[in-house]
Amino acid sequence: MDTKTSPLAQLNDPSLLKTDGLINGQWVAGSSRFDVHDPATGQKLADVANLSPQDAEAAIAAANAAWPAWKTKTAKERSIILRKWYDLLMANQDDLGRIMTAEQGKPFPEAKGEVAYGASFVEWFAEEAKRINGETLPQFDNSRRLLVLKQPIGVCAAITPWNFPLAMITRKVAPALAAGCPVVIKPAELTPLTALAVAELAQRAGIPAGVLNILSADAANSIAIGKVLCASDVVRHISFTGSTEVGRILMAQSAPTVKKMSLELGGNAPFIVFDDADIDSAVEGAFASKYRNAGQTCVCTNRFYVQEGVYDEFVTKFAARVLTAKVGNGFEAGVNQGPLIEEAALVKVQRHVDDAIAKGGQVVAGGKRLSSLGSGQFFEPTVVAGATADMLCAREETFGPFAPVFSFKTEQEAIDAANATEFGLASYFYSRDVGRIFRVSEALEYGMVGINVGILATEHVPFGGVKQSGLGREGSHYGIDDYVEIKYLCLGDIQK
Ligand SMILES: NC(=O)c1ccc[n+]([C@@H]2O[C@H](COP(=O)([O-])OP(=O)(O)OC[C@H]3O[C@@H](n4cnc5c(N)ncnc54)[C@H](O)[C@@H]3O)[C@@H](O)[C@H]2O)c1
Ligand SMILES: O=C[C@H](O)CS(=O)(=O)O
Repeated sequence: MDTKTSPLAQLNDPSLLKTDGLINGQWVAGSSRFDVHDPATGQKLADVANLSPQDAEAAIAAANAAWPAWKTKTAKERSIILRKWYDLLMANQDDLGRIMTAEQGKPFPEAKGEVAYGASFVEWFAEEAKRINGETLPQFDNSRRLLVLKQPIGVCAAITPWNFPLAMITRKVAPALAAGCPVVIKPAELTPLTALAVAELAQRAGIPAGVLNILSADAANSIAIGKVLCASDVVRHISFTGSTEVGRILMAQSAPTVKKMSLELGGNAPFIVFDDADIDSAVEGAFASKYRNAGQTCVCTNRFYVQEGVYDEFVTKFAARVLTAKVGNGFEAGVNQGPLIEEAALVKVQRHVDDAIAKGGQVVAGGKRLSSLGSGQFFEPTVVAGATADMLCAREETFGPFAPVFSFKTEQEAIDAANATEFGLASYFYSRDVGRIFRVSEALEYGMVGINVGILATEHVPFGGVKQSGLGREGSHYGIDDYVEIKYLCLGDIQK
């Protein structure tokens, strides 16, 4: 790390910069290292332990050994430790945000916002830990009593993406720990530093050795570690957030051991503007939904559908709003559009934009890569009007700052277009008509529907998708369900 210019040279607590993996409470250097870079500048930030399948086996064994003591703590004892972890995450919000902006690129205020969002899952499940209730059932025979217990499922594995390097970890780890399960985490190779800092704070909070383990690894070792986690009969649950393609691989690899799986996968969100919508509100919601994290979130709108009567007004106002965006290094004041995470992301966005133009789309804002800015990994926030269903952006997740705007005539046409995808994560629409709001909400084939809003996630709502966007729900009181097993007790001879 170039200590003179690296953003990580300005940490309030430099000891949060961890570069080794964590197994059984020990920082592990691994047999090789891999580099982590700043996507805004291309500068090397650190080299990190490249842990191996053998390290994964060791982490699974450590988690399994730590499980009995962790699950026999009382719910209150686990809750207190989780609350302490939450307090430490928030006390170190600036440093965690700085590490995140350095390795992921999102603007510093947005990164600090993610720290608070991710910490809120720890706060929420510190409380939920005390509400994992069983029940008694009416007996069918008076000599019997019937009970239901909820018990921790066992060793859990978490594999997480780069776009929310903190929140996607805590959204899995917090319910697991609350339920009494130990975890083995494999963070994204592009953003391991945030994950390791979060683990350091977990140790400081009193999470015992072996209960939380972090396997930092490069792309090749991530695949090999994934195979170990999937094949292990000790690992009873895998929670994965990432692409649908990888989700399918993990499901197939886990089939021989019949694991419970929580999958938060790809999206292709529609954003529908009806002619009875508040257009100014729709424009603000559209900007928030499309350009958060430079378009690199699973719930970012991928397709805008605008009813004919308000199409020109929406496109004009939306383009004007997009042109106010400021692109640059996430540490620069006023920047709200950071870099894309890697070269492949730029190539995909350019391919979608070029394809849309080639098929008749008209660029009304942005449209090109900013190759001379910093690392060259920046793309102008872009809006294309005249989008059509034959374009790549209609069926592929762009995962970048490109907004294609389609038009439609009737309500049913909009619903059919919105549902014409194998994905079903988030969806959005703007309308002031109460009948339409219920008709469209009930007809959209998505796990989540934003109505007159562009951002809908928070810790106490069930986050997740249908169809090929995933299985299960994260956050909310539903979020604990994947980390417990339900056991039925039938107690006889009560009359003796
Ligand atoms: N539904 C959600 O909540 C959600 C949230 C964030 C991202 N995503 C999706 O994730 C994708 C972008 O994130 P990404 O590029 O990190 O996804 P990705 O699937 O490429 O990688 C996600 C994680 O899986 C690991 N991985 C990749 N291949 C693997 C394999 N064969 N075995 C084991 N691990 C493997 C990676 O190292 C990383 O840690 C987008 O499709 C986005 O929609 C979904
Ligand atoms: O993209 C990943 C996140 O799940 C998006 S959100 O912050 O939870 O809405």
